[in-house]
Amino acid sequence: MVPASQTLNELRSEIDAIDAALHDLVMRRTALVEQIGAVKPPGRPALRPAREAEILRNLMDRHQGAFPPAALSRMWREMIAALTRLQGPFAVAVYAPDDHRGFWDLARDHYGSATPMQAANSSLAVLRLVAEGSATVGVLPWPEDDDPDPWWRYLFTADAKSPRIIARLPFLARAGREEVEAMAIAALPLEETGDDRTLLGIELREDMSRGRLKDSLEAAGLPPLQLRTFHLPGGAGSVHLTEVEAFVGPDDPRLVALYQRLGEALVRLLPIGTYATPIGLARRG
Ligand SMILES: C=C(O[C@@H]1C=C(C(=O)O)C=C[C@H]1O)C(=O)O
Repeated sequence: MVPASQTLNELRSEIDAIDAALHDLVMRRTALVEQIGAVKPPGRPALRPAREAEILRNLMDRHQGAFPPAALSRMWREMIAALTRLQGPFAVAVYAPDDHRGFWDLARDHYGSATPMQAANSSLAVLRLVAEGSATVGVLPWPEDDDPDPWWRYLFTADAKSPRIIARLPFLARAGREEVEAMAIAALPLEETGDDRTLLGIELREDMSRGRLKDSLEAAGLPPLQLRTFHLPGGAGSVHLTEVEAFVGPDDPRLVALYQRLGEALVRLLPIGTYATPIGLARRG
C-alpha cells in the first residue's frame, strides 16, 4: 500500500502543476488584453459590459462539479476588472451612505478588490462624478417608486457623451436571497448581447395614467416589465422609466411606433441604457 503521506504529496504536486498552468494562462490572457487595449479609441472607457456578460455566461454554461459558481464568477470578475484597469483609468463611484452599505459590497464583487472606489452619499453625487469623468462607473440603487428626486431622470439626454445604464448588479443572481440590487452607469455606447433589457426614458407634457402609458407601450411592441413615474414639479408634466425585455437601440422601429402613439403628449423618448440580463434572474413584475 502507498503510504498516505506519499499520496498526499503526489496530489499536492499535481495542484502545484495546475497552479503554474493557470498562472501561465493568466499571463497569456493579459498579453492578449494588452493588444486589445492598444486598438481601443483613447480617452474612452476600456470597459465593455456586453463582452464581459458573454464571458461570464459562457463560463457558467460550461461549469460542472463542486466548485461554487459564485466563487468562479468572483474570480473572473476580479481578473476582468484588473485587466480593464490595465487598459486605462478605471474608477467606480458608489452610492453608499452609512445606512446603505450593500451597494458597496455589490460594487466590490463586480468591479474587483483593487479598483479605486469612492463612496458618495447621494445618487446625484454619483451621477456628477461619472458625468465629470472622475469615475468611470457609477453604482446606483435600483429605482424605487417613492423616490422624491429619481436619479434616472438626469439621464434623459441624447448627448452621446452622457452616462447610460450599462449593467444590473449582481450579475449572478443568488437564488433564494433577498438581494440589494443596483444599476451601473457609464459613458459608453449601448451594446447588445442577445439577452438584454432596455430602460426607456419617456417625458410627457402632461400626467398620463400608468394604464394608458402601459397600453401604448404594449401596442408599440414594448410591454413594460416595470414602470416608474415621477411628476415634474409645478404640473410641468411627467417623466417615466420603463424596462422592457429586449435590446432597443435608438433607431428601433418600436420607438417610432410608440412615438406615433404618444403623439402630442410626448416631449422626449429615448433608451437611457441597456443591460445584459443577469444570470438566474427571476422575471420581475
Ligand atoms: C479585453 C477587453 O477589455 C476589457 C476586459 C475584458 C476581459 O478581461 O476579458 C473584457 C471586456 C473589457 O471590459 C475587451 O474589450 O475585450
